[in-house]
Amino acid sequence: MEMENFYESMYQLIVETSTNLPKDVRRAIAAAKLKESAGTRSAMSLATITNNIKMADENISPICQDTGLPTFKLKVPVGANQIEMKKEIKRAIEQATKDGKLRPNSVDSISGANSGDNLGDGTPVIKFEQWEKDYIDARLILKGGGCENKNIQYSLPCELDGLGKAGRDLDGIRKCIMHSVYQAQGQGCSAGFIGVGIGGDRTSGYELAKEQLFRRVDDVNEREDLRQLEDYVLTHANELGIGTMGFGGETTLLGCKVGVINRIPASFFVSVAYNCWAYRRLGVYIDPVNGSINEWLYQDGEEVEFAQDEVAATQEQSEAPREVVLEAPITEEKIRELKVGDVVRINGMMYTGRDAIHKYLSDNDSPVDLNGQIIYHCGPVMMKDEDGNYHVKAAGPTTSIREEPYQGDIMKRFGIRAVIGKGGMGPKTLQALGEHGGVYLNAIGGAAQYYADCIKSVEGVDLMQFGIPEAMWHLKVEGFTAVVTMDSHGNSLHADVDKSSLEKLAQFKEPVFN
Ligand SMILES: O=C(O)C[C@H](O)C(=O)O
Ligand code: SF4
Repeated sequence: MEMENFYESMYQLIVETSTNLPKDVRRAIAAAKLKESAGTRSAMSLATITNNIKMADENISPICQDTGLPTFKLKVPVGANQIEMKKEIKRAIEQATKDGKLRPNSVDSISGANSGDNLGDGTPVIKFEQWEKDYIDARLILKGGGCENKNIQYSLPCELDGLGKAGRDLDGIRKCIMHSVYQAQGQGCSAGFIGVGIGGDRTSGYELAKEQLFRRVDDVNEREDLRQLEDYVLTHANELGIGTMGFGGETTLLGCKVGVINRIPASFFVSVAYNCWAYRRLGVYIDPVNGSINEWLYQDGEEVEFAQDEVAATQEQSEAPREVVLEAPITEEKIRELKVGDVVRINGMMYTGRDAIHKYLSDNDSPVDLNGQIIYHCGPVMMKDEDGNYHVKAAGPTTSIREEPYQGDIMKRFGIRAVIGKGGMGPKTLQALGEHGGVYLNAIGGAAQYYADCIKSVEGVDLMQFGIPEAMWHLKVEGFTAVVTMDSHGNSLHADVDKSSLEKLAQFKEPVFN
């Protein structure tokens, strides 16, 4: 095979997957948008999401800053040289990372050292299978960490919150899948897609679940019982009221695909792979002689265009939320005025801090004065120009709950007034917000282009030893929009939605499939 062409094909596959959301996914998002009533938080979030999809396409930049653990699946004719193909895939990954199409995401699991080029033990994942056809089928999925963390595996029989006993039958499986959507809340950037694997062992069950994510959103399961199960889950999971980003709303789930394999008598696993709305997976058919792309998968059908001006339009509704402009340093008084549901527009400085920084700040001094400041849970994609200056290529929020053990103490110790992230935080942080005078602001997960556009300059960086995604970036922003979802008065939209969705989940307790 012409390896230079194969390299080029793989490079294109990576860039397209990171920047151009597949059409089948776009159609699902467009349909969801029609269902949300104008002016609600969910409608506003969906408008930000669709604007972001459009911007990523136009800028040829990552839809979401977390470009995941790149996972390639290739089916190749007998005789194809898999060793050479692997080398070219790795070379393409390295180049795409250099070009700011992928975030350097491969870190040493123990030391946290970032390899800088997405290459390392276990990354990327490349799986080959031989087949009898005379062309190569190459697929790639970029599944981010936030939704990956919401994958869940059930071992039947079990006892489930809200649903009670789940037995070793189709109805027990139904309960597990409904529960999997509930437990994800908004943390995996809902509305999501789920792939479900029934059977196998703990490894092959998850493998099967992830395999389902390569099915088309609009396909129909060949097995009648599984088709019914998929339809049931898709309909009823959307009655849980979790909504976009867990803000409450009509659309919680955009797709459900179920596969089954045999198990051994003692084991009965139901494995669920949760994928965020930024469902980045594409595929190509490649000519095994010249290495070029013959056909793109998932991209057939008409263009799905999203209009640009909808965020503004929804905010003109009569029920539009109160809007407050924030600029650091922020006083305690000003923070205490904010209530859950307020929309804030931030101008001026904010500092990024995610996992490594929170751990660091819990036993070290801060490199900058954080009094009255805003912390942004974000690991951006950055590019350095010839003069050594950094530019933001993608910068959406990360899942905040991981910082729950540290957040409250750090806010109090350094005088931080606001944290921005997504998915919400827990009781410890909520209590600290009340005691100290702080707010939690929810940004729209995955809207990495939208937020990158709000960042006007990179004013500095500290703690670069943690690598690009984990460093503390000093960002100057304009019109950065987020919603107050936890305030200093003990209110948490996340706790409310969790509670109401659990009550709704309990309505699905009675047997359906027997
Ligand atoms: O790592 C990130 O930037 C985000 C992550 O995918 C998350 O959803 O928390
Ligand atoms: S931030 Fe959200 S959209 Fe991005 S990878 Fe994580 S879960 Fe997906």
